Formats: sequence, structure tokens, C-alpha cells
Amino acid sequence: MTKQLPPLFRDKMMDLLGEEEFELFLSSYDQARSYGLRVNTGKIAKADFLEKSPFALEPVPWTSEGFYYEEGERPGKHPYYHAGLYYIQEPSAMAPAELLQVQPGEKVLDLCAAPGGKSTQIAAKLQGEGVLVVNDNHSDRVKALVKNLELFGVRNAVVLNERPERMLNVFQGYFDKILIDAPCSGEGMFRKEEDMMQQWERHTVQEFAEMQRELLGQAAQMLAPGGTIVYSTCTFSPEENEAQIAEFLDKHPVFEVVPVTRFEAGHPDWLREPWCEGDYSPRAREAVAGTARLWPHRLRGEGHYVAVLRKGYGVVAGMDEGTVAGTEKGTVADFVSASGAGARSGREALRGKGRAGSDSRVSLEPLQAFENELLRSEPFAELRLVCYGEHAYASPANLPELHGLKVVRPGWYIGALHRGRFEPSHALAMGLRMREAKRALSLASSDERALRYLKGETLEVAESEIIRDPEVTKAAKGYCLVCIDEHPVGWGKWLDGMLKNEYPPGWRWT
Ligand SMILES: C[S@@+](CC[C@H](N)C(=O)[O-])C[C@H]1O[C@@H](n2cnc3c(N)ncnc32)[C@H](O)[C@@H]1O
Repeated sequence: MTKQLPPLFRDKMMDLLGEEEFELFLSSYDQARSYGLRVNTGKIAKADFLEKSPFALEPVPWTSEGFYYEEGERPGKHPYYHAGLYYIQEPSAMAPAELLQVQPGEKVLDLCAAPGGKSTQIAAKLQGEGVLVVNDNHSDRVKALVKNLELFGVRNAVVLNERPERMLNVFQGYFDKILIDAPCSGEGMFRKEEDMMQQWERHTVQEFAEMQRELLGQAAQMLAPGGTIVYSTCTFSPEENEAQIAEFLDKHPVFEVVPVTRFEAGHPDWLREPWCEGDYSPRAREAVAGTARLWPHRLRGEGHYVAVLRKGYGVVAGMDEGTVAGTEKGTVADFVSASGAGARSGREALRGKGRAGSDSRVSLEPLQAFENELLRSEPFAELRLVCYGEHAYASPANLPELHGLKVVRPGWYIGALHRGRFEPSHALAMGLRMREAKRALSLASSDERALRYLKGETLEVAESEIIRDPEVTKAAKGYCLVCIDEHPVGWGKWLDGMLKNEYPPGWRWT
């Protein structure tokens, strides 16, 4: 594979690393890559997963929930994948969200989030408390992001499809933590995805560097004083890594680097011609040594770069922290948010207008009837119910007003209210625990019906198999939460010994 590396890339790495280190680096391209999965601790405790894991797992040293699995295993082809018990993720890619040190209750932004690997990691750390705003400016990639958050059963996420400059007014100084998993030239992925090599050219490095500069400046404005930004790339070029951080520190003296000691150090010595300009301050040069490099020849993972930046509280006289760009007018604004000034809380919010600019009213009764019949707990209690047309969402509390932004999901999608009926969403099923449903069916993963359910088939299910509390729910007939080994995978409708399959076509086992 070393022969396929772009010659310009080889020459550059040789210049940066020096002959001896370069040989080691080069040899990594002829070694097997590592495979990883990360346990969804939002759904299952790590110890419980390890007890039932069908895979031989070995811990990834830098991520508490991360594990290596062996080549040849197919974790994407197991019912537990469909239950959202883990995310398949390249081991080095688990480092940035871990370094963000997210705590339950925080307000977190994942600025370049699709397809959502790191968003799901952050969500698990929030444990359903606080706010997770995830954004990606690519509309097609956002679809995968939504699906992964739903699969993970995330209840407190808002999904945006925005250009970050349009988010600045709304989120000025709002977030405690921001992850910028920046678009980059992808040099660190050459071993994993060979076609990235064909796309690589010297000028792409410069193009990405320009985007990264903007993203860093925008994130700085949306971060609260005392907050943390983690900046990461999966590339080696110093233009996209150390140079970005050095330039950022010189423009934003209120920020400092929090040193990462777990990995190899960043390279101040690479801030030089012909790769980078040389005129950074001594403070900035020194600080980039505290950023981190994950090298494929030094650990079991692909190439990554990570910097942890903390925003101080001080105001430095004469320094421009950047002005807020105005938001554009006349863009999508038909999202009704019940948050922000004047909003009514919880259930009240849903009684409001169905859609901005329209006076249609959505009756809550069918949802209430569904809750009474099917839900044991109050899963929406800490959230605000909002309606977008006929679609009901449970939105995290304390969100600023989102008018004018392209909101793909204002929160946890609960279901559709139309023609006097409530149809629960697949996302609702995935976000529930089995104990929260008054009517459930738990199939063993070894039961052939588990796979047949995931393939969309109708199942024969005896009335005695429908789990219900006879004091509360006597009837077996109607919606029931279908689980595999007690982990929800979707809805079914039981009647007279048959379970009608409500598993969505786009999610089915193929
Ligand atoms: C490295 S990928 C993110 C991977 C993701 N964090 C994960 O772990 O699954 C970078 C993403 O940034 C998005 N992107 C590129 N430019 C952007 C911008 N200006 N604002 C927001 N997202 C952007 C791309 O569409 C791409 O999905």
C-alpha cells in the first residue's frame, strides 16, 4: 500500500518526520488496521454489555467505553446493533469526544457532526441531562446523523443543518463545551479508506485550512467563558493542525491550550516554511506542544490530531474577539419552538399553535391517551413538548429561540398526531427503556423471531408473551414495545396471536 501513497504526501511526511521516524510511519501502511466499537452507556451499563457481548473485546486505552474487536467479526450484523447498544467507530476517532470531558447537564455543541459518531459519544456522556446541539452543513449527511441519534435513543438533542455563521446570534456565549471535528484533507484515513488518497492534493490542504480557521473563530463566539473547545482532525498536515491552533491563540488571547499528555505531543517545530508561516508568538508556539498527535505507528488506531482549548473569563483590552455576523433574512422559519421568551413549559407548550404563521390547533388528546395506555414513566417530564405541523417533539428545556435556523429535529421525535390518532415514532421506541412501557414483548436474541422482526415480518406471538401489569394494562391488544433481550428495537401491534410489524422499512435487516 505504501506505493499508492501520493508522492507529494510522502515527501512532505519525510521532511516533517525525518528519515528514521518516517520509515516507522511508512511501515504502518502495511500493517492491519484496528476495528472498534463503543458501548452506548446511555442504554446499557458497560459491565452489563460485557457480560452479554457476543464479541471478543479488548479495551481501547483512551476511551472508557471503547473496545477493539477482531477483524472478521461483524458487529453491524447483530440484533444488539439494531437495539443501539453500541456504535462502530475507528478507535482513534473516540479520543476527541473523550477529551471534551462532558458532564451530565451541560450544554454541548457538535459543530461538524455528521454522521454522528462523536455526537452519540457525547450523548451517552450527557446521560439525557442538559442540551446537545448537533449541526452539519451538508443536508444529505444530516440524514445519517438523525438516524444514528435515533438508534442511540438520544432524548435531548437538537439537529441543525446550518452554516455556522448563521448560528452565532442565537448561540452567542451559550455552550459549555464545543466539539469541532473539522472537515480536513483526511491524510490519517489513507489506510482505512484508500480512495481518500486519490482525492488528496496539496491544494486541498489549503482549502481545508481556510474552512477550519473560520470554524474555530465561530466556535469561540458560541462558547461561554470558562468553556472548552476540542478541535480535532484526521489529518497530519501542520497547516490544518498546529498552525490552526497557533493562529487561533494569537487572535484569541482569552484562550489557552489544556495540555493533553495521553498521546504524542504536537509539533511547534513544524510551524515553519514551506508548510506554515513562521510568525507566531512564543506563547502560541509553546502552547501547541500541549496538543496531541495520534500516530498509526505509535498506537492501535488511525492518524488524528486533537487540541483542547479553554476560554478564560478575562477581557483583554484592545483585542477583538470578533463581531457577530448578521443572520440572513427570509430563510426557513416555520419551526415552532416552545422554548425561549414567553414559552409555556412541558405539556402546555403542545397546546399552542401547530405551525408558525398558521392558526391550526393540534389536539393533544390522542397523545395523552397513548401515554396513559402505554407509558409507565413520564419520559417527557423534563422536556418541552412542541409541535411542528402534525409532528410532536420533546425538546430540551432552556434552549434559546431557534427561529430562522434550519432545524431538522427540534428534539426527540415523539410521533404524529393526525385525524384524531397518535402514531408513535420509531425514535420514541428507541429512546424508551423496556421498563417504561406498560405493554412489551421481549424476544431472546437467539429466538428466530428476533431477526424476522428486524426484517419486517409479521410474527406469531402468544398472548401470554405480551408483558403487562394486569393491574394497569389488562389488554394485550394494541401497540407494544418490541425488545430483544429487553432492549427496545421498535413497535408492533398485537391482535389475536399475531404481531403486526411496525419496524420502519429504511431500518430493516437486509
Ligand atoms: C470529519 S467529518 C465529521 C465526522 C463526525 N464528527 C463523526 O464523528 O461522525 C466533518 C463534517 O463537517 C461537515 N462540514 C464541512 N464544513 C462544514 C461547515 N462549515 N459547517 C458545518 N459542518 C461542516 C461535513 O459535512 C462533514 O460531515
